[in-house]
Amino acid sequence: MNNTDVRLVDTTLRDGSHAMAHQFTEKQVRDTVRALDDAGISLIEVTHGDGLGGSTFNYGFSLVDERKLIAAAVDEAKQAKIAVLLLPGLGTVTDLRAAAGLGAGAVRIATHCTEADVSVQHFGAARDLGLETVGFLMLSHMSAPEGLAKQARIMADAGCQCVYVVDSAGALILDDASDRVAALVAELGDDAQVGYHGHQNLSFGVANSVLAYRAGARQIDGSLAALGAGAGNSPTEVLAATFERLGVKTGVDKDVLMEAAENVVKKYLTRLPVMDRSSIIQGYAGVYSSFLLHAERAAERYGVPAHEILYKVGEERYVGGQEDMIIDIALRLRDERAAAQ
Ligand SMILES: CC[C@H](O)CC(=O)C(=O)O
Ligand SMILES: [Mn+2]
Repeated sequence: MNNTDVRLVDTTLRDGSHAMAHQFTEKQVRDTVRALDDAGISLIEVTHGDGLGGSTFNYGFSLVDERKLIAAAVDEAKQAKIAVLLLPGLGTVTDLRAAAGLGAGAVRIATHCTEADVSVQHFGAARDLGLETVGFLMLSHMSAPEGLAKQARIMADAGCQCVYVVDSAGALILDDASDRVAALVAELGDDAQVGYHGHQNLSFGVANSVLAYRAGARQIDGSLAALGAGAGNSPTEVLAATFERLGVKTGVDKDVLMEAAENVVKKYLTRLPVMDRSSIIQGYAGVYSSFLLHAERAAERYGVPAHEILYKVGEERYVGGQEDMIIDIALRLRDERAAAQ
């Protein structure tokens, strides 16, 4: 990091893929990368919302092959590195090699917050490929700080250079976020950095990011116009403006980011992420943000409210990969309603 206090990482073109139902075009990717690159963002994530290999029946098919989008992003970026997301078990080392071959310079390897051990092989492969490595401990609210720190240690020992507290459900409120970040910082010391990835379901994305920075996080995620799963991510342009007001150096140009949010992303997004009844319940009940569209589709199909489906998903403590089981809950709710009539 050159003369900056914290690195802002942009995930519009990966987490935003959930909100776009994975329908990004090559032009949208090129325009967004160009704007982020001009603003000085140094790491831009581009992949299917569920990572390499995510374009499937269970997660939703991409409009354009992610490899084409990654290549286009690499082609547009003058200074920024392009990162890809990989969920072990969905994306493979073969996918990772292909992404590196297309010019991706970093990989973010994501596991459930108690399952870091499944990432060990992938971190090894990533380091062999010369990639910058980042670990994502998803649904971090499901683990207490000490347990999360032990999982972060597994990733760091496997070759991960920055482990993220990932608030996939937008469920962490203030100290919940900073206590987890502090636990990882204490555990990792100089062995790896700590990062923070927020969602806005309960509206704490930016506030949690500031507290995460104060607790020692040195990489913070955002998305332009908040484009991301659930109620969206912490908006990159708001993070930039907030850190500037706090005197925290990010090395990015907030005005270029605001222009990009208004005149690039808001021009093409198909749904503006909002805190509505469904996404608020996701934060309240601790539900993976990317389940929102799956629940809305099941709600439409089986005639039950999406927020009720999501509330049950939270009670059942579903984790990533259980998208198809949302239909089971919708069917159960439909049958219960029919029986009650
Ligand atoms: C499916 C991967 C997931 O969207 C990663 C992420 O951004 C999160 O857990 O919040
Ligand atoms: Mn996310």
